[in-house]
Amino acid sequence: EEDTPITRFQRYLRINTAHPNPNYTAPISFLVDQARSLGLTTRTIEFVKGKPLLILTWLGSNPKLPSILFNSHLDSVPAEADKWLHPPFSAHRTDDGRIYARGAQDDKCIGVQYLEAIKNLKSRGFSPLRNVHVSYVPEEEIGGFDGMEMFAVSSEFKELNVGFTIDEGQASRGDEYRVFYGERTPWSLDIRAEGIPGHGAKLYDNGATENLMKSVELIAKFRETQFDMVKAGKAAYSEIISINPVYLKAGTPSTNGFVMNMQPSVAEAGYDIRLPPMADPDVFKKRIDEEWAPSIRNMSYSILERGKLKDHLGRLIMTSIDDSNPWWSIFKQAVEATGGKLAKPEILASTTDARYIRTLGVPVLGFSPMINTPILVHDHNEFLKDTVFMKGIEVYESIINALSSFEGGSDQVN
Ligand code: MET
Ligand SMILES: [Zn+2]
Ligand SMILES: [Zn+2]
Repeated sequence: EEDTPITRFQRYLRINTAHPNPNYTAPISFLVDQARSLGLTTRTIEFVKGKPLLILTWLGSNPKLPSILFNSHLDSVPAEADKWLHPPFSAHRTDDGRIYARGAQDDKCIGVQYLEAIKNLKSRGFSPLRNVHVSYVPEEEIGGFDGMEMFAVSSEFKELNVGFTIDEGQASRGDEYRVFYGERTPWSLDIRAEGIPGHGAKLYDNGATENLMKSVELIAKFRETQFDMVKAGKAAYSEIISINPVYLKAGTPSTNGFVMNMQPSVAEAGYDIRLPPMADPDVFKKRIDEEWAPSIRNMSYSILERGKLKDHLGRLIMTSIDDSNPWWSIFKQAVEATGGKLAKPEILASTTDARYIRTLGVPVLGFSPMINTPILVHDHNEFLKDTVFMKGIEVYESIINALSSFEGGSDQVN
């Protein structure tokens, strides 16, 4: 097989890094090989055993200046292979240039594009003023607790002296690149109702499922009011609180098609909640406490938010996108220099590892250069067109060049 940016992308995509058993050693050894051939220094750190992360460094001529970090994650969500046109780890390329693979958009494209851009800059004789770091982290798709969260609070991260970071973004259906200056914080809510068990034929108050269902209905109503605001055009999708049931459990399954004649004493539901930076977490928490899981209805709940190391239930920081942030205008001009246009900056509806870095006070933009591309993150038949992938390399060349050459802004030290 020939060795081109596209075939290197395909090789990276063919490594199965999907949960629940992501292979982390193979992608790291692939990336280390690439990085060494470019003369970058490589460092692997295992904060948690079996969950390594990789940091590549291109030394700048003034390594004292705050550095630029380009991040991507190694892992992917699973794929239902039988629902795909081409196997999800085949990286099959169609005649019209679509490369099908889990991770093609989220986010192995950027992981390879960073390296290809550095390769091209090097071959043109460019050398950076600031240090350029490229990180590849595990576990993003399951919260980043054993990956970026541990990295962000580590002495190793502090030593990198990161002044600005680019992390993943999302595809754009139109011809303007999307860029994200903030994101929603994920809360994982489990509610649990307890009640008296009883004969299936008996009518009584305060059963576990009855208590749970009251909450399920209230939550569904709240979900509807939030969704209505989007449908009415009053808020962007990522500016409202989303709450979706992702888990339900109660009772004993039917036997031989006949339901068990026993009312259960415990019933549970799990919700995926995404809270935008403009929502008040305390008000929302009160709602859960008083309306959705009140102890007077024999209910209890747990909320897992952000991670193991950070304070719970806080508000996420947004990166400023005005003149107070010099990185913003450098980034914007660098994209425009490639003939690209940026759409109005957005809050990301989902969640990335960027939140851990923003929490440190380091500005982060979420950006994946994919225009005229359907948004297929976590979907069947995820693909990226070869031409879009190749154009992305050029865009990163411009971005890396501009950001790493920035002389001012030493007050940006975190
Ligand atoms: C829940 S932490 C983030 C995991 C994943 N990136 C998502 O948005 O769902
Ligand atoms: Zn991602
Ligand atoms: Zn994802």
